[in-house]
Amino acid sequence: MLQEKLPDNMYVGLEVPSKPSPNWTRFVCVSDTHNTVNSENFHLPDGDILLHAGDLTKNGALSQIESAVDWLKGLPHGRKIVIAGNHDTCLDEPFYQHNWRRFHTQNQDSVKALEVIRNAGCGIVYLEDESFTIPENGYNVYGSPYSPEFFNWAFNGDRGDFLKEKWSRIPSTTHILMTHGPPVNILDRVRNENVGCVDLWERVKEIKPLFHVFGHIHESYGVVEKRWENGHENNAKSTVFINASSCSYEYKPVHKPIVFDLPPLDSSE
Ligand SMILES: Nc1nc2c(ncn2[C@@H]2O[C@H](COP(=O)(O)O)[C@@H](O)[C@H]2O)c(=O)[nH]1
Ligand SMILES: [Mn+2]
Ligand SMILES: [Mn+2]
Repeated sequence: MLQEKLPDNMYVGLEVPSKPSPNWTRFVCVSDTHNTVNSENFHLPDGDILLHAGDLTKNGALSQIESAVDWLKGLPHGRKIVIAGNHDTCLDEPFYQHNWRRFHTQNQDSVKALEVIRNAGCGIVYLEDESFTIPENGYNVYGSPYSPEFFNWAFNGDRGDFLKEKWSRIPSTTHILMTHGPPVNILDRVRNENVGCVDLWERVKEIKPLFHVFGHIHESYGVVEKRWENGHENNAKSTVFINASSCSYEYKPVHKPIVFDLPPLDSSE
């Protein structure tokens, strides 16, 4: 669901105008690429920072992680901020050690998979329940791979206390939040059900980040802006929610990347 009119300085797809000023930062959002990036249908616009909200792979085999990381390394974006999703099984080491037989005929080297993505270089920043401050513009990004339990895949967490604790770690100073799954009632529709996380929504309401980028629910790809009433002076007046799932319900890369531009943090532009 794309809003009829996108918020200012936001675009969808490849045909995007130049940034308002060279000192602004262009963010390009994608998610749920599931190793489909070599398909003819998959293209990304240029930008300063790529945000990838998880499900890089089909089922998290080491070769699939390596292939996704090779793709990220070759992109022109100066930084690529990435989280895992429930399909990136090998990156959830304790989960993988108990469950690898469900996904692979051979136990993959999950320690190596984590090294491959954490030590990739080429501007790749892998976040697992942690923050990163973008040196060029001062924005704080927080990333978490967790999503509510659904058939016991990687980084699944029980709704309630487990996920509440995960979300309590998101600093209130977060400007750009990246989670694999959506908060409840926002771009989280599966057939006639809203399957997003209630506890994530409660935390997002407290933090009021400028942007919340996620994926996971492929068929609810889109952008929604929520205006906050009675916002605290340090919080944003609105949050733009982006479900950046590239793949469709059928795992075909049909949805276009979503782009937003931000001025330097302390600028009045
Ligand atoms: N009813 C629910 N459906 C869900 C949930 N989480 C995911 N899904 C469905 O699966 C696809 C793909 O997700 P993926 O992680 O396998 O790539 C998604 O688009 C939904 O249709 C859930 O919690 N409840
Ligand atoms: Mn997915
Ligand atoms: Mn997923």
